[in-house]
Amino acid sequence: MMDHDTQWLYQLLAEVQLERFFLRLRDGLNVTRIEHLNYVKEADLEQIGISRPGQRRLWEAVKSYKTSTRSRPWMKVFNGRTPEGGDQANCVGPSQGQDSGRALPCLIQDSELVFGERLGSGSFGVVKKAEWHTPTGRVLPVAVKTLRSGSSRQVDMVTDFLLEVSTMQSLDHPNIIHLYGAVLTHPLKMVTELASLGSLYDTLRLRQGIYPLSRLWLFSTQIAAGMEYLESRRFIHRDLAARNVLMASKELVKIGDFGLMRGLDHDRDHYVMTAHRRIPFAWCAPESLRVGSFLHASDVWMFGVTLWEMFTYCEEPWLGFSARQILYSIEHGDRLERPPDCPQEMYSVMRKCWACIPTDRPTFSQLKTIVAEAQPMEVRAVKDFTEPRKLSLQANDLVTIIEHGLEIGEWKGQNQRTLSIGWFPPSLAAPSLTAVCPVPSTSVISPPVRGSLHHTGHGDTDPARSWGTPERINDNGNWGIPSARVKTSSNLKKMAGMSKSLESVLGGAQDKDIENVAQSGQRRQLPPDPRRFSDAVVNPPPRPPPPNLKRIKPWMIYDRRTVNPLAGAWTPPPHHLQLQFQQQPQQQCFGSNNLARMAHLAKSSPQLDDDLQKEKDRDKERERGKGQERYTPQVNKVAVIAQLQDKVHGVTSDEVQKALHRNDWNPTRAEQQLKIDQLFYMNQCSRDECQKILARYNWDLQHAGRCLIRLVKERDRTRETAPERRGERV
Ligand SMILES: Nc1ncnc2c1ncn2[C@@H]1O[C@H](COP(=O)(O)OP(=O)(O)OP(=O)(O)O)[C@@H](O)[C@H]1O
Repeated sequence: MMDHDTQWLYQLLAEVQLERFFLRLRDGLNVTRIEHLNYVKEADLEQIGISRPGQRRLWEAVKSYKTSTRSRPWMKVFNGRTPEGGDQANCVGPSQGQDSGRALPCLIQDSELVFGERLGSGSFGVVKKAEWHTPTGRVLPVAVKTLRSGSSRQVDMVTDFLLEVSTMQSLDHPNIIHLYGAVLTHPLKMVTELASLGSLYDTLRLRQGIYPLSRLWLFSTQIAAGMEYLESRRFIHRDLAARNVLMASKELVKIGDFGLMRGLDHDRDHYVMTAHRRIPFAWCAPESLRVGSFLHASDVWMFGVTLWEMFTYCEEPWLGFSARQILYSIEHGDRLERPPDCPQEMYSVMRKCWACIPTDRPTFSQLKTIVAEAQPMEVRAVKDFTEPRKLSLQANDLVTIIEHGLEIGEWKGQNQRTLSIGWFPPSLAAPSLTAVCPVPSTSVISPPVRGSLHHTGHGDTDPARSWGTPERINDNGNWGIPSARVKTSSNLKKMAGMSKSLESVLGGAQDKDIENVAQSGQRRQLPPDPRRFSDAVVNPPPRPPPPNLKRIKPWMIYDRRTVNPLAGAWTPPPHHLQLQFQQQPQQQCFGSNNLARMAHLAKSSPQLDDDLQKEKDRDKERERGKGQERYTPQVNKVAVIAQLQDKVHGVTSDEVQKALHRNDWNPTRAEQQLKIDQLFYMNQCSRDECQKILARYNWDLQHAGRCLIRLVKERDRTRETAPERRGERV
């Protein structure tokens, strides 16, 4: 009856004359490994008949057993040491060190769980919905994460899994997923509170732009609150991202997934990765990318990226960039650009989180207030308003304001009733009584005081303050990386539209891939790593390769403003961006400033220099051409071109001119044609179909684009189920 694996238990019990309880412990309480005893409570032992003195003897025996087997990785987890070796010995989670007397999580029997549908899967294994029939007779909806078995990394995975259980057991906050307990039979299971609406990532990807912005702000306050709690407990999460934010209800989110979380000793303020571990590099702060250092401030940076994800409906940050390219860009002042639907106040919060120097970033306790104060302004429509390509309003509609200010004649907002986003005259807006933000009490809202709501741009704007320079990047940096964890199929699906794991993107193949895509103009085949992790040692990366056009273009391919990501074709940036760069060389935003990037990188790239020169020559010609109006002298051509460039993101002035020329300088028709072209470049449907979709969406390119992406997804799904229909158009 005694198997080899549980001999240790029998011996341990025999030493203290408790061997008669062997079967009850092994089969009744499912104790098959020494660390399972960490979860056994006094009541459990009483239940199987071990008396108080017997229990005391048992704990003594367990203690000496642990001392004699300290070298086991299993043991390290519960001895307060992390399994990553090196200096982690002094990274003690609060639950393990000073709080060792804390109540351990409930030991749950397999038989108490009734499993339901699969919720998802991660690196540990599958997560399923279940009902937990508690010993007290209650039935609780739960999520059960089951550790996958059979992996070659089983010991590491078990250790990580138990570390997560052990960490979670000490957490108690309304914005943190609650751990109910663990099942210690094989395979190990973790039982947590169920977030019935799944991950925020999945929700936002699904809704694609049709989501109340005011709720995104609310979620931001909740995530900040959860993170403040972790900060106050000296925990560093290290994996904050929309995929790890779970929705308990429509209006409540909780932080989940603590697989990478580490606690800090009181005498240390940071954690340094020394072993080969995966990190979600697109979310990482420069200090983490550079030397593997994680502080509370690194979580703050990740919080900024999580906000950015939320307001882009979970687009991929730094899409197409490798870790070292991201680091290079960040250190040269680039930041993720402001998402089109992001209220200006919230982007200002993101920029604060992205200060290059960690101490320049706010703490989470400061962020709680900062985010609360950044609540987007809400106004109420005073009357009905309908105009082509404008935000339609009915009297009394509440509008969440995205863009406002003295200098702009129209405001951009989201109609809370229809969730549409668009521009409208500010004279239609009256203060909303429900808005928390103070708004003037006059019937026509007076624009906010200039400056007070402007971006503070706390991203690093001063080259002298940058956190390292490319010159300091070590060419011999160790990015030689073991293979990434194998991801599950659900994660592969999540990967659509996302970047590669670190080792694959750093490899030569990746660069080739990108070049091929750039050259062929094909839709990019996206790589299978949903969470942008790598087993990277986060050592200083080698100096980025000297920029040249071939390497740069792929970076630009994924510029959301200037390029259609599906088409993979690069479109030169609008002319006005060049001016922006010349004026503010250190305030580039990824995605918004290709010409600036070109100029910046052209220093060492003759080919790029050529392109830049051509663009400048074209500007000069345009300048010379001013005043020689051939078509409609009464119309200010330059102004019309600029207006159209504003209306159709990503088009060059040349393209606009051509479109105007082809349409007899009728701006409306030219605009429509440019939009059809933009949609058509996605290579997914004919021009006629593009025109129909655009017309259906009131010529709103953004919405039409999303509709097309939805159609493409549906088509792909249909193809999966009906291969014979392959080849059909959208
Ligand atoms: N408590 C929960 N309630 C509802 N759904 C959950 C819960 N926990 C996890 N899920 C779902 O299961 C998926 C996988 O979760 P899990 O934490 O295992 O993986 P992950 O965060 O994607 O990856 P990893 O474990 O590698 O960090 C999540 O994306 C989410 O959709």
